[in-house]
Amino acid sequence: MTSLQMSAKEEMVEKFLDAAARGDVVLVTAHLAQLPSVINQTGYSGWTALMLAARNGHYDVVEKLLSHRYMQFLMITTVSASCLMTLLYKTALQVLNILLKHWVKVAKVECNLGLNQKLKAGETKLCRFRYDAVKDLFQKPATVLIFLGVEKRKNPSSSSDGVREPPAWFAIGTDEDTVELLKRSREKNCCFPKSPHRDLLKLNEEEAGVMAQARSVLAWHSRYSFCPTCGSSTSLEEAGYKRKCLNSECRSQQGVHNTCYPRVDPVVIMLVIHPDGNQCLLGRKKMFPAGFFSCLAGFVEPGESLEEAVRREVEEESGVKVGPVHYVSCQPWPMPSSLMMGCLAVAVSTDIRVDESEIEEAHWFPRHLSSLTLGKKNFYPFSQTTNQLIIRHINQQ
Ligand SMILES: NC(=O)C1=CN([C@@H]2O[C@H](COP(=O)(O)OP(=O)(O)OC[C@H]3O[C@@H](n4cnc5c(N)ncnc54)[C@H](O)[C@@H]3O)[C@@H](O)[C@H]2O)C=CC1
Ligand SMILES: [Mg+2]
Ligand SMILES: [Mg+2]
Ligand SMILES: [Mg+2]
Ligand SMILES: [Zn+2]
Repeated sequence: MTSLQMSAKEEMVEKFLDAAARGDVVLVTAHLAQLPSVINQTGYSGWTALMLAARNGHYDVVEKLLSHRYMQFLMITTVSASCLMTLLYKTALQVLNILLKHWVKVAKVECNLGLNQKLKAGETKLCRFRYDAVKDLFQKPATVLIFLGVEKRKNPSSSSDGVREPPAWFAIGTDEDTVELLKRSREKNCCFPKSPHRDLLKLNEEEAGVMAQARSVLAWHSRYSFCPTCGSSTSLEEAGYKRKCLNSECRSQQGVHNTCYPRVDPVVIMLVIHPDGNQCLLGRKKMFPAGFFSCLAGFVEPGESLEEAVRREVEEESGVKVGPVHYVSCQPWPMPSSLMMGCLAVAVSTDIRVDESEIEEAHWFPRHLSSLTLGKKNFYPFSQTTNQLIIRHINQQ
């Protein structure tokens, strides 16, 4: 379309959007002064100035737009989840951080404190908090706010709450009194999980994912208050996914900044199969409930492959030597930050000699032993990965 075919207003909108996309903050400011409502316009591309500036990484323009009073109105009424999506796809976390800072001031968002709610026997759900109920916490220096993501809705227009855009999820780390906090939720019967290991398993897959992400990142913040390299103070960045050292001389600022990001600890969890193919090796730690056995597991050590870690851990804990190792599936295990990688391994020796500091007992269990059958009383549902390994073994006749 040429400028002759556009109205004067349309032309101004396109010029404004073009300035935002190029990062021309002076021109953006001039247009806003002349016609403030231009900030909400999408133009022919269907993109707003905020989306264009964010996609192209023009942080000064993003700041300018977000601090404008008309933009705040836009964010309350139409809620910019689609803008957040765009940012996530482009992984422009710095923009997301700016957006988050402004957005939490004005938008109607749901916040999650990692609590659960007992609905009826056996059913556990995360307990939701509305923005208004927790916004005072954002002013407190001890509060950590992290962005978890935007909820996926298969059919956004069918939502019953009248909000077309899907809600964004946040987690808050706070040292407020927990009993008092729970009263702020509109949901009834909220409580903190007594046993995160077990309660996590009662959540559905999506909610367990939300909880795992929140738990791991918040646990990291609570354990890494200062720079691990030089001990200086740090600032929270990238929507809660980075702690940057405030000492400009710090070595953590050079090379790979991996001490600044939340840690993930690789763990191998393995079902060791007897050379006869019909038995598997299970062990129990002292802390397990009486009578319960599970797969052996251990942290991967620096410089090791998964296969090497499996062979070392099995030999350390049970004395059994392992040959072939096959990866099967994995699962985040937010206690606080493991990634458990499940493997099937074939033993090349059978004598068991447990390391009592790690394992109380270990035995070869025949394939058909009823206590291993899923859903039966004696099977302790440690993890989905454990279940999958055992199912795989049971089915491999
Ligand atoms: N059946 C299941 O689903 C099981 C799951 N697990 C999980 O797997 C993970 C590892 O299993 P473990 O037998 O405890 O490991 P492990 O056999 O390597 O022994 C744990 C010890 O390793 C040391 N260690 C080395 N690297 C570590 C790191 N990055 N973080 C913490 N400690 C480290 C510590 O001294 C710790 O006490 C745990 O998170 C545990 O909860 C453990 C056993 C069974
Ligand atoms: Mg172990
Ligand atoms: Mg071990
Ligand atoms: Mg170990
Ligand atoms: Zn430092």
